[in-house]
Amino acid sequence: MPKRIALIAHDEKKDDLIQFARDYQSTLSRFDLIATGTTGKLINERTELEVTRMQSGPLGGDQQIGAEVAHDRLDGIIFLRDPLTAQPHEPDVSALLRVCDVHDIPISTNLATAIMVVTYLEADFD
Ligand SMILES: O=C(CO)COP(=O)(O)O
Repeated sequence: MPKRIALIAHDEKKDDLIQFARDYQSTLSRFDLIATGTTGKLINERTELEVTRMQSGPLGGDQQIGAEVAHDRLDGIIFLRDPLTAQPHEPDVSALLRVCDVHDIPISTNLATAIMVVTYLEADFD
């Protein structure tokens, strides 16, 4: 069964995430992918990858992904956060980071660790 990863990016980081998804397309294609709404739409449109879309982040998408973590249905999250812009749903963002810590699920919040997480999860295939 493929591992499952969530992809999320705040608006200022969406271009970076799309570029990452293109650069690591062959790796990411080995995973089952989910994403928040707008991020998922862009990945579906601009890469060869297929992701299952949740709600947009501000409308509850981060919480939906947090629920996947709580149900032990996610192996990792790439979440390129914008550290320079206040988000209306900041409590949801913090809750997602927290639930990942509770369940010991790797979550990367910048490109450097995004590469580490997907490389690690890929290497861990049995
Ligand atoms: O806001 C987000 C994460 O907190 C991302 O949501 P979208 O992918 O819908 O823009």
